[in-house]
Amino acid sequence: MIEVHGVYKAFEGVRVLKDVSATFETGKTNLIIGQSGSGKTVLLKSIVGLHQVDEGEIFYDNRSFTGMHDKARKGIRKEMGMLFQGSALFDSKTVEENVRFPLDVFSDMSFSDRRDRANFCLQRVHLENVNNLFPSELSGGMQKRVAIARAISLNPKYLFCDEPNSGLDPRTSIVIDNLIYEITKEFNMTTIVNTHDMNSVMGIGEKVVFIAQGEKGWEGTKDDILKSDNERLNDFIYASKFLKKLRAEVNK
Ligand SMILES: Nc1ncnc2c1ncn2[C@@H]1O[C@H](COP(=O)(O)OP(=O)(O)OP(=O)(O)O)[C@@H](O)[C@H]1O
Repeated sequence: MIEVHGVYKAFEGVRVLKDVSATFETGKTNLIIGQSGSGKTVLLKSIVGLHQVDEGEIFYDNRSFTGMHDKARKGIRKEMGMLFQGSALFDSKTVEENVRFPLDVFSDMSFSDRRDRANFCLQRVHLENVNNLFPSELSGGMQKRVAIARAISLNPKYLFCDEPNSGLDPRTSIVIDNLIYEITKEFNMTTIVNTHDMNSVMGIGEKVVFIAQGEKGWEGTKDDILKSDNERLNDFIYASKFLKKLRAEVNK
């Protein structure tokens, strides 16, 4: 479980996060949603330690990440897997080398164990016979699956995904969402996904934290969303006609 308590963050005096508190649960896909510029990425980067918060505390399974010295923080970083926007694969490395990369850098496993682990992760994301291809030879959805395989290569307890569906068509987005959901359950990870894709929210939003202008505007599950009378949340969500219709049907 990851807990965020009263987090504030400003850049050059401009406040971006204001008193954000939220809990992200173990074994669940936790989504951070909100309009463009609301502060989702800054929150995610603060949680993983890429931004230092001005005030507040962040706990990883009751361990205060914000209160730790660098060495202890490094220990927690090894428990994190990250899926960046646009996959961020190394173009000059093969698929297998990309997936093996975190193991090459951070583990003391033998070469054959690293290769076996990379193969296990590739099989887990249903990618076979592509080990020797380069990212440019794969479709966007396949690249994303390679990036997921790389993110889980070190067997992380915490998985962070920043806009995992960016650049993917709706059908492929669902495949990626389902994969993230399945591996979260299978490896009992605390997964946090940053998204403004409403299909993801309604598909895998076991826990949803809505950020509005740097503040937590709402928190609940995908099922609560359709019944919520929170004005800011509804303004954000029902910008989509499809969801407006769905809500009318649910509330009939
Ligand atoms: N390093 C930075 N320095 C200064 N301002 C920043 C920095 N990073 C983010 N901001 C500002 O913080 C605000 C929130 O940005 P953030 O990237 O978190 O939004 P977001 O909700 O993730 O948006 P999007 O969905 O478009 O990615 C924006 O006004 C942005 O300009």
